[in-house]
Amino acid sequence: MKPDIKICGLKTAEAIDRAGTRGATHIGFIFFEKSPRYIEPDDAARLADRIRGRAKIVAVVVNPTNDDLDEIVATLRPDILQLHGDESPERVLTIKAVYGLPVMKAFSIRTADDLKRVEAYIGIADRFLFDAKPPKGSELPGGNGVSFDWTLLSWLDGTVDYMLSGGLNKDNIAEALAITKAPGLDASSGLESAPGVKSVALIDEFFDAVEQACRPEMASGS
Ligand SMILES: O=C(O)c1ccccc1N[C@@H]1O[C@H](COP(=O)(O)O)[C@@H](O)[C@H]1O
Repeated sequence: MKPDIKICGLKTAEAIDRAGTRGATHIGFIFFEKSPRYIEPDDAARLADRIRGRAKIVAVVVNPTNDDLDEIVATLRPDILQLHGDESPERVLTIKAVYGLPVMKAFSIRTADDLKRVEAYIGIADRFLFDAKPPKGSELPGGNGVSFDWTLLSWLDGTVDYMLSGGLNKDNIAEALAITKAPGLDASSGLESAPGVKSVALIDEFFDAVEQACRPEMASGS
């Protein structure tokens, strides 16, 4: 099946427009201040309006307070909240109830045990996102450009809906898809010419590589 494709950490009209033209199903904005991809909510809202209705707008937040979410939700009007911190199942339920938005809960994966934490969120989070554990010393919970052992995902029950993320780029996406058959892909720093700077050439090459890897499915439109 053709995977959903989320392009994350966008900060320019040029990059948003190219991701949209190439068929991104999701566009992510980063609201984590230490990130080179951080964007102010009103700037994100202006960019989101270029693609709203054609791709889902995702707000990426890390252990957000209600005040953080109040501002982001009111200003950006996202379709989905990506919780990329240590939010508990109870906190996910509260956020869903207060904001009435679907939640994609991110998990950092290094070992099979890391995947076991997902169980507590089944029926609570609307979708999962599996990213690599940050390298030692990194200040970023995501966007580190590192991958995990994709074969670990074979432990998942086939009903778990998720996006694969962590260091995805034009050179490894075919192998990632062959191993995981992931229903969704999320790429960020692998499409950058410098931290926080998306490259339209790398965006193009990423979509080319996904299309090549999915050719039989895409040709039949399934
Ligand atoms: O991109 C960031 O800077 C970031 C900061 C805080 C939380 C999440 C962040 N990004 C997410 O990380 C993954 C993987 O990114 P990469 O492809 O390895 O660069 C992706 O889900 C982003 O949404």
